[in-house]
Amino acid sequence: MINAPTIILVGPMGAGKTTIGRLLSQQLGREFFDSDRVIEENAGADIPWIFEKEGEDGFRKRETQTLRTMLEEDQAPVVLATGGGIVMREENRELLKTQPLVVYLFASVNQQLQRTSKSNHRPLLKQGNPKETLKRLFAIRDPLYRDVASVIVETDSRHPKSVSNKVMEAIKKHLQAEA
Ligand SMILES: Nc1ncnc2c1ncn2[C@@H]1O[C@H](COP(=O)(O)OP(=O)(O)O)[C@@H](O)[C@H]1O
Ligand SMILES: O=C(O)C1=C[C@@H](OP(=O)(O)O)[C@@H](O)[C@H](O)C1
Ligand SMILES: [Mg+2]
Repeated sequence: MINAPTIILVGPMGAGKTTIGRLLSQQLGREFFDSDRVIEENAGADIPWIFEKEGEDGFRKRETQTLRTMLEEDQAPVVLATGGGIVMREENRELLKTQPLVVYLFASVNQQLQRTSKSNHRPLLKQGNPKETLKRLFAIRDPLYRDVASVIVETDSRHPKSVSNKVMEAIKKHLQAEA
């Protein structure tokens, strides 16, 4: 068992933030939050509806509010999975940089594509060619994920449990190095 602060997962769509976040929370016996689900609960609507009625900008405003609220709450350490676009706003990056443990779940574009191919809950993948969209977003966002992350874990071709174990190992190593 590790005595880690709140673990925040960042990375592209399909990296496994939601899936691995839930596994990590179970392994660590702590609460799991997914910012997308919190946004949907607060809005009383799903993400596609928010994108349609409020535009991506409306969604991003909600995303920043949710991140700020989650990080300002004085609570026991949790596991927080963010949405793939959390790093797009500088305000969010500055908030994430105040956090001691941000984990970048890396996935190649092909792996992202494979894992999101059955999804109809990601509006950005409904516009144009999904692979081209993921490639374009990756080029913009990979440096931003690296800018805010203190730990990077590769997820390609690994089962969720294996990724979760790799994340735990990487966190332990990071905390030892920081001690
Ligand atoms: N390591 C993995 N191996 C195989 N499938 C995965 C893995 N991680 C996630 N998935 C699957 O890929 C899809 C997207 O995962 P999700 O956790 O929603 O990613 P994110 O929250 O980063 O967009 C889900 O169907 C999930 O079950
Ligand atoms: O990459 C993005 O901009 C988005 C990723 C999604 O979350 P996941 O990364 O969990 O799919 C969700 O926040 C929204 O559809 C926008
Ligand atoms: Mg997710």
